[in-house]
Amino acid sequence: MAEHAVIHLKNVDIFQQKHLVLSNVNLHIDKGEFAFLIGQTGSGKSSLLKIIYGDLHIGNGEGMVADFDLKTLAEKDVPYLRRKLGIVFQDFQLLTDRTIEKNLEFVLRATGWSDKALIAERIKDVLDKVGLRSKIKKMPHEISGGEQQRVVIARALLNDPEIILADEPTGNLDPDTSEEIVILLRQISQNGTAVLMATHDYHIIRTFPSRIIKCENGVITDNVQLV
Ligand SMILES: Nc1ncnc2c1ncn2[C@@H]1O[C@H](COP(=O)(O)OP(=O)(O)OP(=O)(O)O)[C@@H](O)[C@H]1O
Repeated sequence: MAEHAVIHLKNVDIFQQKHLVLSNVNLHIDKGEFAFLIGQTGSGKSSLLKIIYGDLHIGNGEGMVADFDLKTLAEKDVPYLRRKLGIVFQDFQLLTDRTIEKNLEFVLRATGWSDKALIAERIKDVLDKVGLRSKIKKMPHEISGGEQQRVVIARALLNDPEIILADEPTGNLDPDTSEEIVILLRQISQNGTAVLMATHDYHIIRTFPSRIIKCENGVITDNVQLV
């Protein structure tokens, strides 16, 4: 694997059960890169993300993600791989029964943090990164959808990941708020965390010209140009 690669898949076949979803996937993403992942419903975007976060096993081929070898990854190592990944998925929302601060503290404690002062400091750091320090004591329902998504991004940053995987992070947001979220994700990538963002939003893709990876007809195509 090249020195700065955080995702490196070589000749990987991706299956869901016995169904071959994507074949011969070659994908190389470097530290701090930002890329869009596009493709129609059912084309394999989620399956590709699942391979990267260790939810699907690779059969054929080779895969390295944040220095973890996917081929030999044991079930017990999956949580350690996940700590290197920040996951921003629609079905992974904030806990509604506690404040922003307690949501973030919950994740830190679940991933081994115990020092109160360090926890407090880390929570302030990540909220600063997404511009929401002033909302620390709010409940999720007391902030807007865009702010909630920023908190989800802050949560993804807690363990200083090498990669953010974002699946439709702007799916429920209005166009202006969507742009703000993508601007934030691009800033994060410029600070050294690679970002792979699955989206159907062509307005966003056109507004923020970036590398585009497309799933189509059972294969991925890299560096796609929109016409
Ligand atoms: N758990 C599963 N078992 C069997 N087949 C599955 C499973 N999950 C997905 N598939 C199939 O794998 C293919 C790729 O699905 P995938 O969810 O990766 O697509 P996608 O591009 O992420 O779609 P969407 O944009 O709707 O999220 C589809 O044909 C789907 O039906």
